[in-house]
Amino acid sequence: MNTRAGTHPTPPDATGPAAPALVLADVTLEVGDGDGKIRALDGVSLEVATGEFVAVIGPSGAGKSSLLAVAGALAAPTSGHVEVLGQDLASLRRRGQGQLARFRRQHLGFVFQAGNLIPALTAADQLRLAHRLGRRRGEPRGSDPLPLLEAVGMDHRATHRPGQLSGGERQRVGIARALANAPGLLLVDEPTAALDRQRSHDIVALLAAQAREHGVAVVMVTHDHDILTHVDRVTEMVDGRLQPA
Ligand SMILES: Nc1ncnc2c1ncn2[C@@H]1O[C@H](COP(=O)(O)OP(=O)(O)OP(=O)(O)O)[C@@H](O)[C@H]1O
Repeated sequence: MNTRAGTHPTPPDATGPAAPALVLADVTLEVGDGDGKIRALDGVSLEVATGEFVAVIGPSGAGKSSLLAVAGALAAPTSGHVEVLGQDLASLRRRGQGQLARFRRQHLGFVFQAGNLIPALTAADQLRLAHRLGRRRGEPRGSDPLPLLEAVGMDHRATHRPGQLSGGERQRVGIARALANAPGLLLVDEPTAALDRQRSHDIVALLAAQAREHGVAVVMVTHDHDILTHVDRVTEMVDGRLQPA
């Protein structure tokens, strides 16, 4: 069953190794200013292959969300090189914030704690809006959100608004929405924070299936060590630096 709403932007090359979905090379990110300046990322290097599912663990304040922000083109690194799906983000940034935002909408998916859904929209409309905003040139206007909602087990709640859904259900809709434009890279921040053990496993199994079946690279920040059985690789962040866990 094809549960994707669009076409994968960088299909895995059957004849040779595909370019990594994410490359961070010696990335530093300084935040705050003056005496309060903090090095949130300190010489971070990471490569994530197409279809690979990587978890980033580490103590509070270690720099995990900063890593997602830099990988997701939401923050410009102070130094170092970031490449997403073969695209150098610094050169895209030089072409303007509009280019960067378009790239984000078209090629990246974000999943945050508790889904971050728009309160007034039904589950189906959350996906329709994401698709409309991230539509690539030449792509058809309309998109049927039901197959993706079905893939996350939420088609029976298509007409419900976030206030009518449980935490786990909202998270599922958030994942479906993040997949609405068939992203090559999915950035996920604490997806199980509001969920019980069984639902946490279900959500992370869903992410793993996206990686395996559709070649989506997934980088997931988590404090939840129970769910690490689903991922391909675990890396730990301590004081802004990455190390194998
Ligand atoms: N805008 C900012 N201004 C000042 N300091 C910041 C800013 N953003 C992050 N920091 C600091 O940078 C460091 C890394 O923060 P980050 O949010 O990336 O950590 P984290 O590992 O995601 O933490 P948590 O697990 O608590 O979410 C922390 O010391 C944080 O206080």
